[in-house]
Amino acid sequence: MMGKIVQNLPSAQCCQQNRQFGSLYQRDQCAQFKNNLLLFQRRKLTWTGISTMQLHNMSNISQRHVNCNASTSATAVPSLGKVDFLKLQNGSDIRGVAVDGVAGEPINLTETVTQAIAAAFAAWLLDKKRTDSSKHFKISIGHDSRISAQKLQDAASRGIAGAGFDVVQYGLASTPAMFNSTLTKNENILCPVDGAIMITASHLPYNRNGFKFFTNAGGLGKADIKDILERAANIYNGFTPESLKEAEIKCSLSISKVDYMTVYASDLVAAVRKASGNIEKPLEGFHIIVDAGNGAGGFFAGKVLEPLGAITSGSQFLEPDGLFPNHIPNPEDKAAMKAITQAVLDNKADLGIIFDTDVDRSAAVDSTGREFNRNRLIALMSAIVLEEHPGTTIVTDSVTSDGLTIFIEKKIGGKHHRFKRGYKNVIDEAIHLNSVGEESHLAIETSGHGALKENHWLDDGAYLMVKLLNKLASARASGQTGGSKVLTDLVDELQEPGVAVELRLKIDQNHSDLKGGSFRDYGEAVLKHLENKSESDPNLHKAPVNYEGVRVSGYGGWFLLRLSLHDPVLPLNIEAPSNEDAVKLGLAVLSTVNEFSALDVSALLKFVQE
Ligand SMILES: O=P(O)(O)OC[C@H]1O[C@H](O)[C@H](O)[C@@H](O)[C@@H]1O
Repeated sequence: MMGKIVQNLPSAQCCQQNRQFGSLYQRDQCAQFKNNLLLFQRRKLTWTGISTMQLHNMSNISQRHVNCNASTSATAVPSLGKVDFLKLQNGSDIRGVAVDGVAGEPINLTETVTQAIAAAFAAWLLDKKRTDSSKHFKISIGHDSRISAQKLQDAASRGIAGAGFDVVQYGLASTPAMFNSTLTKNENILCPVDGAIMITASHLPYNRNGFKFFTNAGGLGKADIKDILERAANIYNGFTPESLKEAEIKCSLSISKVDYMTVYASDLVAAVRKASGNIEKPLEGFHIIVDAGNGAGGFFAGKVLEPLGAITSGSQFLEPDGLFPNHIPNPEDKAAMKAITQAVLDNKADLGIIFDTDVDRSAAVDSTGREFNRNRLIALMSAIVLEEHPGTTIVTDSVTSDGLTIFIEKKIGGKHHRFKRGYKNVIDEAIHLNSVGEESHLAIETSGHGALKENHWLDDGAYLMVKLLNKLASARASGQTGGSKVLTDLVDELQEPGVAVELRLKIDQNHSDLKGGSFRDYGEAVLKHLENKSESDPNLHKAPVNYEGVRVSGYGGWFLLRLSLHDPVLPLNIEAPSNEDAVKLGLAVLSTVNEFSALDVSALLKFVQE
């Protein structure tokens, strides 16, 4: 399969005139032009209207000497400020501030830092894949719609090229597509690549950015990210004007550009066609609306749904805009869900689909405006997967409801393995269960992250939606009518709590009550105390199996208090049949955690008083 040429040459020519070393590390004078051009290219990509077939007939790779937008000189040395690389770690991702303008948030993800991180990934990869030293390594780079995407892509390219690897730039891309590029076997598009970098900060504000890394074994874990950041710190400290100049020259010789998203999208199209019994347009007559929140998911309307025959009018915020002017691209965000729900109702559509910025998370809305997100999305996906794999284990995060367990285990014949929060934790646990003989085909979080065994455990919001489309298409093929009702009916028996809240209790890291210890230790002490107190309360019962925090049932509902994966925060989830019951659970927590003066319990106090 082939994709479309994406070129960025005018920007390169423009920037060739600006080769003062300092400008690279301050402000790229061509940035405005590049951003405009990039937007234009992206819009063209989204709105081009060129069919997948036509694209297949076009050349797919462009390999030319491209300026990497570095402006180095051996005489001027940029002042490489001190950087605490390890502070950029966010679990299994790297995150930082890449754009100035938000008070109190100085840039720490500079171009030079990015160059060092990309070079460190290359070095890490070389160590991991040492088996074939004669091989020439390739790394693909893609990015979401953030305004800092272009400059970080250029800097990462210099880092990779400087390490002696080839760079394959995809431009606007989704996180799952980047992982997929390590698996795709097609030399015409330089695949598989040895490693992939996605430049994204998911749903975080416009000034942030970051990186996710992949090999064909999946996304890198926490320990690998730490290793890469330690290597990056050394590389950064060793940068000289000469080495930076050399990286720039190598970069101009080793970049190829591939329109991989066209390839990836046509794979999704092929999957739906196959599931429908090889019907060319299995979604003909369905009206499906996409809300991409101005992230990278706009391709799904034009390149997936339309080739399958669906009507997509009324789709919104498909155009990439890194300032996210409409709503946060996040299916967990209430305003975002409201926006897609309204669009479905206004357009009398059959289904609505919403993605986060980099398309590894998704949610849907049926024709009546009922949201398929959080527990309901998990229930729906479980029902679909259990039809295909009866009895299989569904691995979820820790904040899933008791109603979901009853649904999976009593209504649709599966096993619910409620594990920890964090998409990587959930996926790794499913892989682990399979390795010890417990069959699992789905790992999914309430956040909208989900991965299937059949899809290489790739954490892919677009693929989750493809599974829903398959269901619609096969229902249509078997003569059923009724739009998205076939999906709604699948989760009919899911018991919903009367009240479901998440309150996030902040730990003040500078508070004297921490006695110089870490917020993690402090949080653990709070949890231990809550566990002990709960055990002595006859109205409360500790969950017999629990992998994270303190989960307790009582008053017909449950609560879970745990440490956030990233922040100095103890998130508290409460679900109960009524507000009165939820308040009783809240009070049980409050009476215990109140003793910890560094914990901000105001949100909980407000909840129990309302
Ligand atoms: O622990 P929390 O602060 O609630 O954050 C937990 C969430 O963090 C990130 O967003 C991860 O991508 C999610 O997989 C995870 O669920």
